[in-house]
Amino acid sequence: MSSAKTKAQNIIDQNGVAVFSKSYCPYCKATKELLSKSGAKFYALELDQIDDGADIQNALAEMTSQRSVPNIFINKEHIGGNSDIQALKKDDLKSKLTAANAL
Ligand SMILES: N[C@@H](CCC(=O)N[C@@H](CS)C(=O)NCC(=O)O)C(=O)O
Repeated sequence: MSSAKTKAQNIIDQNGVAVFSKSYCPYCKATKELLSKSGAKFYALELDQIDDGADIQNALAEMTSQRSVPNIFINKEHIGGNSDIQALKKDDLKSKLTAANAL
């Protein structure tokens, strides 16, 4: 496995909620606001602020067929992007967050 892939996978495995993000991205901001409003603990990695951000984004594209950010995982499950997490019913999001020990 490439080191970027290993790094991405470790972040997914070690965090109940992992958000691969970019600091200037409005969709990422909306996702982080939704999670914060839901009272969830989450780990956000700002790919534009780290040297290997582009490599990690490429690794995520290979792993999930999704290149855009935010790229969201809850309890190691790939949720998708901001539109996907916003589309979850409130109760569904809550049960995923509970199962991930994020609430
Ligand atoms: N439909 C996507 C839109 C996400 C999106 O367009 N993100 C932009 C950044 S704001 C992106 O990933 N652009 C390509 C890039 O940054 O490499 C979602 O809801 O997450």
